[in-house]
Amino acid sequence: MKETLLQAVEADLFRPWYRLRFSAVVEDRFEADTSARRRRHLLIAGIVALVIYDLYILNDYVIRPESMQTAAWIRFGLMTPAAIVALYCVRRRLSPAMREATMAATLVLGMLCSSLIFYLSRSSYSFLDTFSFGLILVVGNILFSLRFGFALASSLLCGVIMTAFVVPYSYTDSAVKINTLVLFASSAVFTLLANFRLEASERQSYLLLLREQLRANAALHDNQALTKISITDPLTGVANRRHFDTMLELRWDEALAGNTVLGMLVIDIDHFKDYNDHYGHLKGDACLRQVAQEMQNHIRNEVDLVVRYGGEEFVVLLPNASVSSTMRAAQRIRQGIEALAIPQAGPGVITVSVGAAALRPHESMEPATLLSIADAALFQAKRAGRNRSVLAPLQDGPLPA
Ligand SMILES: Nc1nc2c(ncn2[C@@H]2O[C@H](COP(=O)(O)OP(=O)(O)OP(=O)(O)O)[C@@H](O)[C@H]2O)c(=O)[nH]1
Repeated sequence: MKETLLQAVEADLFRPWYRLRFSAVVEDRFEADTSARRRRHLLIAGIVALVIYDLYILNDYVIRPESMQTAAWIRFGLMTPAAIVALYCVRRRLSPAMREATMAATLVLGMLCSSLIFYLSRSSYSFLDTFSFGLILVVGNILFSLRFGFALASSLLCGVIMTAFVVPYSYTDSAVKINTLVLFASSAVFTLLANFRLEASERQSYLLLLREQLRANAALHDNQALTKISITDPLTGVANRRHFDTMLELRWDEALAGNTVLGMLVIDIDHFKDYNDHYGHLKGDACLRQVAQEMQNHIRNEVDLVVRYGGEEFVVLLPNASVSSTMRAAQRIRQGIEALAIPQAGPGVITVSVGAAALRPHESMEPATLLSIADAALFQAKRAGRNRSVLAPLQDGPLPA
């Protein structure tokens, strides 16, 4: 899935310059990543635009004192409530298209209101207002930065509305009307070009950032996979000896710092040579996997560690243990493996011998001490007839049970 997204991002980076939208999968991600920020931007920009729009009442007062009341009604009775409803809707998580359409429609309504105020005024200065019509385009195309399709549509609609009011207006001569139309058209072209550039660069920066993010995630994922491979025994899937060496040091230091007991089991399959010779190496491998899995079933997940120490010998590391819990783990594992009932070469089934040790580390000891006393206990278990667990003699006096 991530691979597909990365490929789609890379393909989108080379899309034709005139295509703003991304492929569907990237467009969805773009919306998901940017919609909250865009909503916030539109809300703030919308409020600023509305406040300034309303402040133009002062302009009305200067230019057309005779129709102040009409202007006030249009600004405060029509435009302001409509804009507030629109902003409220934008805040309520509209779909991307509805969000842009709502803002574009508000803008067109602003144009309609301004044209009405202008048209209903008989003041000889009213035509001056036409020079500020271009500001509406600045608001939509630059301040709101409407998505280009919506910017284009709203600019065209505003142009039509403005023309429909300016052309038949009888209190202004043709020169002013032509000037107004030319000024508006050129404002539309400039602001639309700027709008296109803004959206194009916003989208391009987003793509580059997303590509870096996805690449970094992929690299992290590969690293984690490599780390897992480097600490895992490929045959059985349990930890390998390299990981054991690291973890033994770590757990030893933790036990030393926390004054806790560290337990260890050294487990060896009995007469495995006979099994191998009789069934062959492949069956021997399968047996090793089964035995390792069974060990995993009897330990505390995320706490204890099963390790393939080498050949048919395993080690289990038991942090925060006690003598009795170490011995109980040894018995559970030994009995569990016997219960697998894997037929041995001769009579009977596959069994294991276990050497168990548990001690409270102190500064004078090395971590290897624990391993060597557990190993010595394993030797005892083998000597005593196999298929049994032997606990190493207690180190440095009695340990808590
Ligand atoms: N199939 C398989 N066999 C292995 C692997 N590693 C070690 N062995 C075999 O494990 C056997 C170990 O035999 P020994 O060390 O003689 O011990 P044992 O026969 O288990 O006898 P005791 O430990 O004394 O009970 C040998 O036959 C090795 O070839 C492995 O990765 N796969």
